Amino acid sequence: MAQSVFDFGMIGLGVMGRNLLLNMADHGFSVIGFDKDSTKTGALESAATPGTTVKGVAELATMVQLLQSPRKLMMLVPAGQPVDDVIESLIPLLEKGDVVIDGGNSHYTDTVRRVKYLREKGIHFMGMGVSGGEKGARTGPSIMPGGDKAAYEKVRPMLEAISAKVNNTPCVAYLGTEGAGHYVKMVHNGIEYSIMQLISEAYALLQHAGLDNDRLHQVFKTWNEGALQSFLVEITADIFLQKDDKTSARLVDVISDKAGSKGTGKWTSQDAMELPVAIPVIDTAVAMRTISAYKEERVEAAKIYNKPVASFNTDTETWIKQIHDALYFGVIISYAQGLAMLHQASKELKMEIPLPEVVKVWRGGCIIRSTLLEVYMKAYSASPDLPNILLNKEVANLIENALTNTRTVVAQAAQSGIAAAGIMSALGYFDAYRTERMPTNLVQAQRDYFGAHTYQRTDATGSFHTVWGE
Ligand SMILES: NC(=O)C1=CN([C@@H]2O[C@H](COP(=O)(O)OP(=O)(O)OC[C@H]3O[C@@H](n4cnc5c(N)ncnc54)[C@H](OP(=O)(O)O)[C@@H]3O)[C@@H](O)[C@H]2O)C=CC1
Ligand SMILES: O=C(CO)[C@H](O)[C@H](O)COP(=O)(O)O
Repeated sequence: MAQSVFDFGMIGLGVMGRNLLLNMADHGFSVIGFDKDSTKTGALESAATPGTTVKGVAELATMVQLLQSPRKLMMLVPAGQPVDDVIESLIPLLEKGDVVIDGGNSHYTDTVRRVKYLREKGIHFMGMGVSGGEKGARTGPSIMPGGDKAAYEKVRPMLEAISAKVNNTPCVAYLGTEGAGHYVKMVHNGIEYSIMQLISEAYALLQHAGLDNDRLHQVFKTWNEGALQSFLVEITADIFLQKDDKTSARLVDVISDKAGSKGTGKWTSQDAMELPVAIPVIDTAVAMRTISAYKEERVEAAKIYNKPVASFNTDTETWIKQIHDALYFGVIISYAQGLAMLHQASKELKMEIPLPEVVKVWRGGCIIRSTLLEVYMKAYSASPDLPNILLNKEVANLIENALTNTRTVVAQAAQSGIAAAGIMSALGYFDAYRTERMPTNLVQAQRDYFGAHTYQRTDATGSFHTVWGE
């Protein structure tokens, strides 16, 4: 048998697997990767930094044989059946005590099932979210592991070495039991959908005021130097400058408006409904991607409803500032909804998700990293069990400062007929959340009227039913 020399093994040498493995090698780990496609194993070796130990193989058994015991390996393959297929191929090759990590975007319920299945065989299984895309995987991603704590301790030094750092603190931490790592990554992606939707609405509102791509670049670049500093605002500024290879246009102008998705946003909405917890901005972001796919119907509807709309009176600089504040408001609410979901899920699903650690891990390396998360980190460090970040005083001040301009933008968008469902939803959620007595007493009355569903009273305990209308 060949000598077992490698520290870590990777299954799936696509975008994420290849780059994460090269990152490990850059940090001094000897690594080996498996992919059925030999062009990918070759690409892995040729992309390695000189002096690092990187090997690609086209046989899974060869890779497993060459790993030091207890073996540590990760798969970065598409979620769903491919993960189960890889697990089945690995089982006969592994020994008790080996550690297997699923670093893809698996649904947490699958991870819970797999943790149990492999535990019965003495194999440690960990579901782990990774965020940062291609570049992040190569240079320092945000890493969200959960599940088997003993397994985490075995791979912790390596994960800390390869992760992004903020003020020398690694953007990785143990985020809870069973499927918690993948649950946190799912909610991360829900927030990602939400912020991307809000940015696209800001883009539409700015375009309506006549800003061209160069001006849009400048606006987003300036925003990225202030309170809105974040990865998504930064890349948005870049996007407006990108030229198309085929035409003289800017690339953004020739990209189809049908948005794709792989499912994590939808899962976030579905799971929020199950808990239940209200995350309407994330729900709206998912819905807007869905509407975007109905292109032909939208074209028909545009013909029917394409009436002139009210024009703006506001001067452009004021409008830009108002949109800045509306976007900032929406971003605050997006994180608030995602984190409220994690708070509730942690209790309901008994996953013990530490919110201060989640925010710490999201501050660097991931797609939703932003300066705002520093404020959230302070808030959760002071009150780790905060049910909703909107109850924090510092966040309340940020909301208060952005609120008037948000209301103006929502009113102006509504009057002008510009679709801004995400910003509107953020404001609607906020106004409901801060309402001491909602009009839902009437909903209760209606439910009892037509279905004898009973209601509770404000002046007595217990359930009541009325024979209405008699
Ligand atoms: N791309 C991104 O920005 C991010 C992706 N993710 C997640 O990471 C995972 C991987 O994504 P990504 O790297 O982008 O995907 P890619 O499509 O680039 O790579 C997937 C790899 O998995 C391999 N593969 C597919 N099916 C099997 C199988 N049954 N057995 C063994 N290998 C298999 C493919 O091999 P081959 O093609 O040779 O058959 C390919 O090398 C996904 O879950 C994704 O959602 C997470 C964060 C960010
Ligand atoms: O996990 C990710 C980033 O964090 C992936 O890029 C994910 O695929 C994005 O989701 P979608 O394709 O649905 O937009």
